[in-house]
Amino acid sequence: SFPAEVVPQAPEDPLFGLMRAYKADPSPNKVDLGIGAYRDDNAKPWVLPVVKKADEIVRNDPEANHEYLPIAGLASLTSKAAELVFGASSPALAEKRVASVQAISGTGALHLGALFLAKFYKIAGANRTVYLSNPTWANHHQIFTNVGLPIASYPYFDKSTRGLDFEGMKATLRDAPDGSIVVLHACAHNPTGVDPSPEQWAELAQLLKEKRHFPFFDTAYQGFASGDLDRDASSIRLFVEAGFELVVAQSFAKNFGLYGQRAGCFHYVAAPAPSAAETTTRVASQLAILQRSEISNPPIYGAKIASIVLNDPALFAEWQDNLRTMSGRIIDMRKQLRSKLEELGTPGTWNHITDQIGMFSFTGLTEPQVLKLREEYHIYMTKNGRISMAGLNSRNVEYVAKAVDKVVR
Ligand SMILES: Cc1ncc(COP(=O)(O)O)c(CN[C@](O)(C(=O)O)[C@@H](O)C(=O)O)c1O
Repeated sequence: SFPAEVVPQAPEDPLFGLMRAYKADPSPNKVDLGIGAYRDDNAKPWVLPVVKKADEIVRNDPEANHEYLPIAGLASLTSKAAELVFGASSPALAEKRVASVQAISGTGALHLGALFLAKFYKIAGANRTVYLSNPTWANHHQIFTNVGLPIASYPYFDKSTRGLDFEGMKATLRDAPDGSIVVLHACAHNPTGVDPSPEQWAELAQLLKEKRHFPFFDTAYQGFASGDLDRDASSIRLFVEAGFELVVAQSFAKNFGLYGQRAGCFHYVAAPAPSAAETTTRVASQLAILQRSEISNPPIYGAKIASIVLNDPALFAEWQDNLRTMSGRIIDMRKQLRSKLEELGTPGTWNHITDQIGMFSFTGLTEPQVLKLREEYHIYMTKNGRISMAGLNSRNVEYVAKAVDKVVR
């Protein structure tokens, strides 16, 4: 049997541990600001109205069954997912430079991409170190180390301004060995809520081009950040137009509310070249080998729901409306929390709460303050002071502001 020195007790996952602690808390005024999942103004999960409609269509389809999907997944999903992220008129799509594989949501896409790079990123000039933003989504570290890729970090968050440490980020990426892998959050950075401006993205594209770095985009919040699908994909499209070879992990967990259905896609984009389409075909064939051994083929239900919405113009328009509802409510909560803290005269500045974008606010609260909020006020957030803004609503935002005010004083 496995002795403890061989299989030591692993620490509980911070985020899922927090979720468990929240659920176990009997307090009537507990507040969940932990997991990055949308909640409506009644603190309930929200099944998007358009998802309910698609669900009806699936369930009323007399031909519906539970057969295997192809290894690369549901083609009617992956083709539309590629258009969603790259833009229907993307030259990369026209030149057949994109290989798309349906994945087990964003995490599965990140893993498939990491596995592919671990196996094949050995070309001349490749440096196999994966640069992750500091801070980044907690799971990124283990996803890449699990496949044997070394990781490093680039500065990202400036504590004093609570904004982007752009100079620090550029310096580290400039000093990194040429051809390094760089993981970039396409929009709505997790956990900071801080995104580069379009001008800063342009500078980063130029720097990464000069360094011949390999961009690995993680997009888990498209449409969720600004409410505009195209705007939230603009960083990726900028890099594709700049002629990068790159990969994208695309999650439909948040923007479709399909969290537990594990719907997502992995995309590889070849750099423009006469042989690009042929390269893409070879890459797709190797991705299929990896996918087959990892999951054989992806889950069908969530894929069908997302595909029905993406392929029907009327449903697509309704989905955009649902996205505006979610992003709009989060933006409203940002404004309310900030103004209440300012009304209370809570020490410090709070403009970052409305300057930041997407699901999270990186409050700047210290770990002792976070623990005090949990123990004394039953308010749950990750130790790094990240608040999932969708956990706020018109009933608890005052309570949370007052509690933050108490622990900060
Ligand atoms: C940047 C980023 N990338 C990928 C994912 C993967 O998401 P999925 O595999 O479900 O598509 C998340 C989700 N992160 C969380 O929202 C979060 O609270 O950070 C949470 O769902 C999680 O799993 O941690 C994320 O924040």
